[in-house]
Parts: sequence; structure tokens; C-alpha cells
Amino acid sequence: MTEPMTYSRYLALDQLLSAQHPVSDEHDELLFIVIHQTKELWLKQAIAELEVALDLVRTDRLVEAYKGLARVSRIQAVMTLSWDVLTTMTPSDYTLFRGVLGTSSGFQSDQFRAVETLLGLRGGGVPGPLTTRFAAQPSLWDEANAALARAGFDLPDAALKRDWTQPYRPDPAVEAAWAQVYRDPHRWWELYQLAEKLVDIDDALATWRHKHVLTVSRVIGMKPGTGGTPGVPYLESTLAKRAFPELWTLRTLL
Ligand code: HEM
Ligand SMILES: N[C@@H](CC(=O)c1ccccc1NC=O)C(=O)O
Repeated sequence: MTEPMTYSRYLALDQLLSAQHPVSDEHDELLFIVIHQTKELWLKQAIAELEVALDLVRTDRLVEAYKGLARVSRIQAVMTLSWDVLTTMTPSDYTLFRGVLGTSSGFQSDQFRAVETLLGLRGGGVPGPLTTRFAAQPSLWDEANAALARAGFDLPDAALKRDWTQPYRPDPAVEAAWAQVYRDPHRWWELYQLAEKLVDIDDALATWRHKHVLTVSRVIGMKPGTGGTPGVPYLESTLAKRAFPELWTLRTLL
């Protein structure tokens, strides 16, 4: 007879709760590990949602795509809120164990890069296996633009048939087409709703980045990062990144 299902077995708690291995004896190292493991779990869920959403946009099922996209921006909000738990760790607490981290850094998170890549932010950094796989395919922004073209908008080949592995280059014709959608939302209701779901995600990502850099300057000041970047100045340079750039710039045109 098979074992009855239990809470602990179903959730693989034996494995989950034995995967925290602080290297130092410092109390706050457990918090640091738990925060990062939780983040990786949420990223795993966000990636699963984005993969489904990409497929739905590719097949013009935009209304069905909204649900997963809304879920992604709520997951991002939870990740942003978790900074408040981490900032209970002061510089005095962190410096006690920062040394054990060596050259490891969030910079090396393949799942974080994979989310950026799925959205449309590509190139830069050494990609891990997941990121490399997604970088070979159109991003959510590429698929949104393809859906826009199928709806009858005239978009350049540069946006529709590009080399997916390369960074996306914002295009005035793409901006103009999405501006049309925003000028007459009721006519293009599904595309308009899709665009706003995408802006929610870009907005939430930028908010997460802001909170990260604020936390970093609060905890390590202007020290360089363990991952080899200058730290705060590097992170500030990432604040300008936009996965759906034309959805931001078109606002000036309205
Ligand atoms: C005390 C806490 C933290 C400090 C001091 C810190 C510091 C840094 C620094 C300096 C970098 C730049 C790369 C480097 O040179 O290391 C970085 C990158 C990064 N960190 Fe953190 N971090 C902290 C917590 C977190 C947490 C909690 C997360 C995730 C929830 C996270 C995720 C990332 C990611 C994804 C990057 C790459 C960002 C990019 O390249 O756009 N970090 N972090
Ligand atoms: N880059 C951080 C270290 C760090 O935060 C970190 C180290 C190991 C695993 C995850 C990390 N989180 C984000 O960068 C630092 O320079 O202190």
C-alpha cells in the first residue's frame, strides 16, 4: 500500500528545510539565505507564468494572457516588500558574515536574468543555462509587437524579424503604433489592456531595483559588490532599463 499523502511529504519539507546552510555562526546569515531562497522560488513561479503568457500572446489569446501577467506583477510586489525584512539587518550585522560570501552575488542569479530575458532585456553579463535557452526565442515584447502587426499595424522588419539573442532596439514605428492604440483604447481594447499589464510588470521591476539600491546603500554604502561591480553606482545604472521602452516613451506623444 502506498503511504498516505501528508503535508510534509507533499511539500518536500525534509528537503526544503534542510537546504539552509549558514557558513558562519552569525545569527543574521539564516535570514540572508531565507530571503534569497524565497526570491528564487518566486522567480521560478514568475518564469512559469511568463512562459505561458508568451505562448498565449503568440497565439492571439490576449485576454487569457492577462491573468498570468497580473500574477507576475503581484509576485514582484511581494519581492519588493521583502526588502523591509532584510533591512532589519544592519551594516554591523552584515559585515559579520559578508566575508563568507566570497565572490558570490545576486548578479549570478540565472533565474533573475531569465526573467529579464523573457521580458525583453537581453545581452550583458554571462548568461546561465536558463537565460541562454530563453535568449534564443522572441521575448514577451517581441511577441506583443508581433500581435500588434497581426492586428493590422505596419511594423518594420527590424522589430519583427530580428536576431532574438541581441538587445532590442527601440523603434519609432513601434512607438507610433502603440501610441495609436493608446489614442483609441476602445477600438484596440485587448492590445491596450495587454500594454498596461506589461507596464505594470516594468513598473514593478523598476520599483524592485530602486528598493534594492536603497537597501544596498543602507547596508554596504559605497563599497564595491562581491560580484565585482562598483556596487551602488552599477545598480543605479540599471535603474534606466525598460523591457518595453516604447510603452514608456509613447506617453510623451499623447
Ligand atoms: C544586504 C543585502 C544585499 C546587498 C548588499 C546586495 C548588493 C548587491 C550588489 C553590490 C550588486 C551588484 C553586483 C555585485 O557587484 O555584487 C547586486 C546585484 C544583484 N542583487 Fe543584490 N544585494 C543584496 C541583497 C539582494 C537580495 C535580497 C536580492 C534578491 C531578492 C538581490 C538580488 C540581486 C540581483 C538580481 C542582482 C543583479 C542585478 C542586476 O545586474 O541588474 N540582492 N547586489
Ligand atoms: N552582492 C552582495 C552580496 C549579495 O548580496 C549576495 C551574495 C550571495 C548570494 C546572494 C546575494 N545577493 C544579492 O546580490 C554584496 O556585495 O554584499
